[in-house]
Amino acid sequence: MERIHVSVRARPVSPEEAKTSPWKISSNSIFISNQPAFKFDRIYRQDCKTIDVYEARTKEIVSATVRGFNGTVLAYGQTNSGKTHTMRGSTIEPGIISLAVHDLFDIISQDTSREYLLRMSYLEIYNENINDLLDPLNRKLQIHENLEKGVFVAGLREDIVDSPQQVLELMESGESHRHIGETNMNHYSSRSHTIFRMIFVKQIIESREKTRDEGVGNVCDAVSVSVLNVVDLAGSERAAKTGAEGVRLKEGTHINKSLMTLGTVIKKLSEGVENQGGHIPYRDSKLTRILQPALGGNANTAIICNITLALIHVNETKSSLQFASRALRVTNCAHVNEILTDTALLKRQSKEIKELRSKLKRTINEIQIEYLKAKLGEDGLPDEAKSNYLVYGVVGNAHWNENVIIREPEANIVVKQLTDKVHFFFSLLTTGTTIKVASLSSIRLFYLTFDMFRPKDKQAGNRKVFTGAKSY
Ligand SMILES: Nc1ncnc2c1ncn2[C@@H]1O[C@H](COP(=O)(O)OP(=O)(O)OP(=O)(O)O)[C@@H](O)[C@H]1O
Repeated sequence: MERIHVSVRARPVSPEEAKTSPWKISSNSIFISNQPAFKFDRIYRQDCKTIDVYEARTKEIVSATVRGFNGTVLAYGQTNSGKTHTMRGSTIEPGIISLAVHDLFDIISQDTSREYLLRMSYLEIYNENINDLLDPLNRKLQIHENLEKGVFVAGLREDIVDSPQQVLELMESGESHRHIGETNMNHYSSRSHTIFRMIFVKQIIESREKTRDEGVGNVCDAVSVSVLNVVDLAGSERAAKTGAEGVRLKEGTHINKSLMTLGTVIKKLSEGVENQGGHIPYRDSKLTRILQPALGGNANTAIICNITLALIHVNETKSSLQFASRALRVTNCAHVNEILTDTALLKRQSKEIKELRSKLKRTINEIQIEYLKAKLGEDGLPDEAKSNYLVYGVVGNAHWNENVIIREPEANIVVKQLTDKVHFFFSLLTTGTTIKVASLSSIRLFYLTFDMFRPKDKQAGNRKVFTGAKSY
């Protein structure tokens, strides 16, 4: 049995707000003078970095996921308190997702005794509807439950991924489908809860001989499936403060309802209701239903409670801290997830892995060209893109017709001239590559063409065009 790890992160406030703030922080306690203190596993002041928050507990959860344990990290807090900043990060500071994804791939690249197959999904819960952020046509998905899979979202797209760059690019493209709206409190406020998920299928191949003897086949004798969830909740809010009316008010009502259910579930779990045979209302919201295994179930869970120390938000901060304190009393029971030993199941999993692997072997370019086709339609593609290679990337503020020479694959010269997002796929290229940036302005998409002039094989027919697209 293990407690949910709960930390609190205070976002930066203006010098004025800092002066009038009623809150005091001392080690892992936070309090207002003459009132009881709230104590947590960790409290991060406004000058802390996301990597500090990540390393305190999430890093461990991530590596445990590779070992077969489920993990969930959740950002909770009022609107504008820094949840998205913590989870997704910014151009200057990587968020938890990026740090976790890089760590995951590092860990598995060092483990030669097992084979891993990774998939990712990305969904939002908006007005109690589940939408697939990797496939914007996939909307209003339903939650199902069965013995093999537990609770799952039927029809949710899961893409096979084999590099951090690919994951982050997919996430970035998913972000463009997310519901964002302006409120009085945050110009760029998340109006939905998002769940970013990595799914690991791990083949344990150490004992091949044994499995052969037992007639299971020479593939593996065990498979474990584990899941890492990173959850960015929509902000808790008060209609009067956010100036919500119309659509925003409706969103706010749904957001608050699911957060209230989350609060009730946490409260009941913290009071030990489940152990006394009582009812935990997981089914009262999609959010709690999907997160059920992470809340009092089979998962390592961390909650990062984002707050502001400004006087004007004292009540919201208090209520966030109350939620977080209750979460401290919830225990989970994480165990290695479903090692399958049944022959039929093993064969099925092995077959699935083989199929997925062969799909993965189709070149990245092929997979990505499909992405562009889906986005533009066959006729909308420039000639080069139809027959050649594609990298879907974000061109950002690159200039039309700009030529850039990559002197070294990951050299800063590229990053400086384009955006750091472009950097992700430039690392695929080799020294001496020339890049031309062009714009399909009529459809508000950008693409990149890359002429490959590698010194050692500079010859006719070696010209390859990589294109990327992103709608703005
Ligand atoms: N620790 C931090 N350091 C620097 N800037 C921050 C920090 N936390 C938040 N911010 C900034 O504050 C603003 C609001 O943060 P963010 O969008 O992450 O809040 P949120 O809690 O996700 O809000 P909402 O629930 O409305 O989506 C952003 O401009 C963000 O860059």
